[in-house]
Amino acid sequence: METENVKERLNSLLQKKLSENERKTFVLEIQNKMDHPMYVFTPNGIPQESKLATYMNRQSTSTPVATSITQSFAKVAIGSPVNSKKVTPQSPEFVPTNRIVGGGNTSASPNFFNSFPGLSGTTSGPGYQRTVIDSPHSGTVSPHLTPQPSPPLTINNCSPIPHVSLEKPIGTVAVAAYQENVGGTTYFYPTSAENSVSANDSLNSIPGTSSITSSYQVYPGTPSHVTALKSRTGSSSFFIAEDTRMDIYSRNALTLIQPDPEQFPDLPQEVDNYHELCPLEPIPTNPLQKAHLGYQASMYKATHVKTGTRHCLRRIHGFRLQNTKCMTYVDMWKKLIHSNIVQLKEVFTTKSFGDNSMVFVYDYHPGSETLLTKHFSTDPINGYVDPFATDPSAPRPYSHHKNTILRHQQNNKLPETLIWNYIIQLTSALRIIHAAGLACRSLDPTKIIITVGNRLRLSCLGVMDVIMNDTSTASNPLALVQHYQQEDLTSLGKLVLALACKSTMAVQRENISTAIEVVTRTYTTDLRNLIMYLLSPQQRKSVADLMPMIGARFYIQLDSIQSRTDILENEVAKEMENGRLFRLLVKLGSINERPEFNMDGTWSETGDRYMLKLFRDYVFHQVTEDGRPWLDMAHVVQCLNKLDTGVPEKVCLMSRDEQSILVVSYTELKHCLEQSFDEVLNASVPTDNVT
Ligand SMILES: Nc1ncnc2c1ncn2[C@@H]1O[C@H](COP(=O)(O)OP(=O)(O)OP(=O)(O)O)[C@@H](O)[C@H]1O
Repeated sequence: METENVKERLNSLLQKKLSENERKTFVLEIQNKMDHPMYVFTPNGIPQESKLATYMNRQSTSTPVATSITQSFAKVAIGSPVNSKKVTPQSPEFVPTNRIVGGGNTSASPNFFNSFPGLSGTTSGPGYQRTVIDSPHSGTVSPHLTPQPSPPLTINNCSPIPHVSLEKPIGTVAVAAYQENVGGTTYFYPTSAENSVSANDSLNSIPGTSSITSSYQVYPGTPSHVTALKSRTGSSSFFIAEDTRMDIYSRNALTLIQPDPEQFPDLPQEVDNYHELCPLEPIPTNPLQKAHLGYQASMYKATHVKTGTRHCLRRIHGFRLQNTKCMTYVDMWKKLIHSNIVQLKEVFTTKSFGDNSMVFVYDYHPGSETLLTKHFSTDPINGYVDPFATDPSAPRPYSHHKNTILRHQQNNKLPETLIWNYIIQLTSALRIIHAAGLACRSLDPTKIIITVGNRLRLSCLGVMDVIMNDTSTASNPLALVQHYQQEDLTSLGKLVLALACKSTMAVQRENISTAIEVVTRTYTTDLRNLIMYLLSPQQRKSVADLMPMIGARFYIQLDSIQSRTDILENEVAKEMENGRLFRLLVKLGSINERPEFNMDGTWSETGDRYMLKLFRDYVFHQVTEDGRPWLDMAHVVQCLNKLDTGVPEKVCLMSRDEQSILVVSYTELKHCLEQSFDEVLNASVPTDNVT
């Protein structure tokens, strides 16, 4: 009867919507008369045979103190003190440090009573008895036994979950609180000095400023400058952007792809230090199919046996190296690192393919396609028609043919900004190649690869130097290199002309004047002048001369790259948070529900692990009053973030039989997690891949 009475009072108190004023003076007065006859209680009120007792009895220095709900709540009150008595630090009782206390200090943390109404929905049943464990550490309490409104999780213009705590981390806070007893009810409140010290500590965390920092790590939302950029590219989310995700997925899949052994029975298992060969193009079978100066060539993706990194192997079939002088150039190429070139890693000869092959090893860039297939694909399904090839034999007057080309080109032309973008990237690569005393010698649409974001890379560097071996045998190698550098610039002029006309035939001698005319009509004079300069045979050209022609377009390129960097950095920031939480979940998952540990079948259900189990329920398994799952990502993220940092804030956990409520700080939970995971880790089979 008495028990029913107290239960009803507790329910009505907890359900009650309190005004600010009531909150200040709210007093929980529940008499200590609720002992359940079924349980034998220890002096701290915990049934000895309960899992809770295993937590309380564990060897820990910071064990929270358990009291029956009647003992504990009867003492907790917020209101004006009458009699004062100093409470020692680390008091076992609940001390609401951030509450409004007599003098009017305002709380900066979630209010215990505000967030408590859900509790009432789970407190039914005859013989009801709850035990409350109070962590000895001071801190705010945020019991969420049933759903509470989630913290805001909006991406833009709003911080998702930052809880601002004025408290010092546990261990550094000396809890000084006053305690009063009024008519059997004990009142606790912190000294104002303590509060101000804590707050000031936080305020001082940013030198010279008066700001308060979050007590735990949290993703603060998309920065506004990125929001503006992203509105052009798509919606925001707490996970990586869809286009970037798909892009990375497909590149990962390509990196991991393996060939069907039945389709490629002749592929060697291992070539020098590489295995897992996978052809990147059909292997040429026709000996007349010559790619590099009379030699057949084929490309493979391969994995380095020692490092496991993927590389791109360019194999020159049936090639015998006559002398090794050209290796000087190989060494020079190997040193060249630039964002617009595919770096040469090494060169070796091999008989693994059943012939004498020369293999050039490069970085592998999954998902690349050549500039030829991107813009000049002769594949009829792409609908590409070369304007210069439209019925060239037709007996039409020249002007008619030219008009057809113009019409076609105007309908299909590449945006000029894209062409300048390519020019900037290619000249950037040529600049460092020429500065290193080398020449590209393969500035051809088939030897330039393009990846996401219109990134160009020169993909066949060093091959000509080895195959031709002419620079090492020449009487004046320097003059020869300079000659090849001039050829590079002419090749660049042809490439730009081809892109502007969307035709590789535009650069044929008989088409050049028509092609230049087409460019003059459809693009700016600057582009035309650049092409004319590069194709002029008389003058000695240099990449440096191209810079003023590019002019302010450098700034456009720089702006676009920096904007992309901002967007990607924000993606990293999100995934950094997700990665951190993932690691935390791995720890929790390794502990929760572990069926057995060191021959102990109850390990995951007892001691520190019991607390973690209840916390897991609290984070993931909450239900609404009518028993439906309550899923709220913001709640999950907030709880995990607080656990990760181990903030002093308290949380109310409920046993599954709803007979015990545990008020425990995140500091304590973090301690439980670390202790328990260390136990698992120490007993585990050693690998390099833990944590
Ligand atoms: N470093 C690289 N990483 C990934 N893929 C590459 C790399 N270099 C080239 N590729 C891809 O390999 C394929 C073959 O490249 P290759 O340079 O042989 O072009 P190609 O058009 O076949 O020229 P050729 O007719 O002269 O052989 C192309 O699809 C290209 O995108």
